Amino acid sequence: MPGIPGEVGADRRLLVSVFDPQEAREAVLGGARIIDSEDPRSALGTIKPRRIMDIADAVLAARRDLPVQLSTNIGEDQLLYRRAENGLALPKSAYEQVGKAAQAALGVALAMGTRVHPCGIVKVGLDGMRTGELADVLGEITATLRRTDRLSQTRVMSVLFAQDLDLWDARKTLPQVRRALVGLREYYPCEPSTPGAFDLAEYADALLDPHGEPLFGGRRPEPAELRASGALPTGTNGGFVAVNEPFSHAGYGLTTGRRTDREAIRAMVEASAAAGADAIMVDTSILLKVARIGLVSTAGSPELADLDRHDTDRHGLARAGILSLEEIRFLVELCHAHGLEANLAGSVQSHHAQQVWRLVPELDQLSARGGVSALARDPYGGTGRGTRHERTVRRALVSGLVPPEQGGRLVLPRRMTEQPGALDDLAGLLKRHPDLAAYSSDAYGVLAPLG
Ligand SMILES: O=C[C@H](O)COP(=O)(O)O
Repeated sequence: MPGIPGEVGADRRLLVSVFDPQEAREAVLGGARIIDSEDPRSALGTIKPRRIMDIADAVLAARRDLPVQLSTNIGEDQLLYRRAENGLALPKSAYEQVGKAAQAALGVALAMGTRVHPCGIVKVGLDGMRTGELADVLGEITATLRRTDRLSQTRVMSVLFAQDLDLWDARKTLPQVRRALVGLREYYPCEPSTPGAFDLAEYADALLDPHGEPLFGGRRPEPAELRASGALPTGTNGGFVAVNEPFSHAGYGLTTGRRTDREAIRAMVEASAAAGADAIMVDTSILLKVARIGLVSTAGSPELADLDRHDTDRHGLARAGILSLEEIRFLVELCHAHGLEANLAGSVQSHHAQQVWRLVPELDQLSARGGVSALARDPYGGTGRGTRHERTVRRALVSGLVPPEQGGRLVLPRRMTEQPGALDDLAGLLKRHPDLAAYSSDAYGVLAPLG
């Protein structure tokens, strides 16, 4: 049921990132209002235009009770480099960077088309740029789209990544984090003496071929084999690597702190608004997603039930977050003061969404993929793997992140409800929000009522 016109909550929207038409249908049927085409191998994974068209067709063919928009992205950073023979690289000219980004924006906007909704959304990843540089890219994109006949209603959303580098440092050496990042090729070759260096051969089981099969079976490969397979660049000596690092806010003038604070939020919002964007999404990079560091922190905000601590992986690593509720309120308020819609992403789970929608009613949009996807099951092919990009979007899980006025409910993974103390914290949450219906989900996204 839509919210009451003129009241807060009248048009709040859940964005769900999908990779194929079946996921798009699941997202629509679950209640998503923005269907985002994206390759889940990274936070803003580049997707082929023809796949965007297939997704648009699937949305067009589905029954939609409320208007549904499309969105897609042009990658998570817009940096272009010229690589020399020795593998080192220099940035290309600012003109070429800006030009390529605007060309890409035109391309994805055309691929979305205007049949589903006249206002498709182009997400522009702006990681690793100073505010002046990111404003140039964003400004060129908004100006280009606005003067393009059929695309002039396209909305532009800047996407910036939040971070907590202390949390990242504490988690990046964990074996499960390294293994997942090796699987995503999020590493670089280095000397054994480099801080955080590890032998890639030890994680070779995570290296898959283009069909998703292990490159080396259960075998430990030699460095020469790693090079021959493309897992290491030619010319590298030895087999040591370190995981990629986030672009630190301090390195790009957003704040001097090691965490996304009010100063960084202000820089992101002001630069996006000055460049003419319509909205800003604050997300997290794939590095932080893999380390179970999400955007919303349930710890330390007295108004939030701290359910993150019960949301552990099979090694016992709990979910952690970056922004407090007060910082989220600040972000939303600042966005509105600058005329921008505010969108929050970054491992957003049902227990975040159902609390934040209620406690920050002015929030415009939430976005998710991990929190609305489950193990894939094929009656012939069996069960898929548990990585972010192999899990698939399920309609029942989508309903767990939909705003309350559109039928959203609380959905907790069953293993989370089995943690000591979790049901007590859940009872506390339901006492604060008695309208909330609670369900548990199994590994495939099948729900059962809780309590
Ligand atoms: O565009 C937003 C991201 O796809 C959100 O993904 P996530 O919920 O897995 O962090």
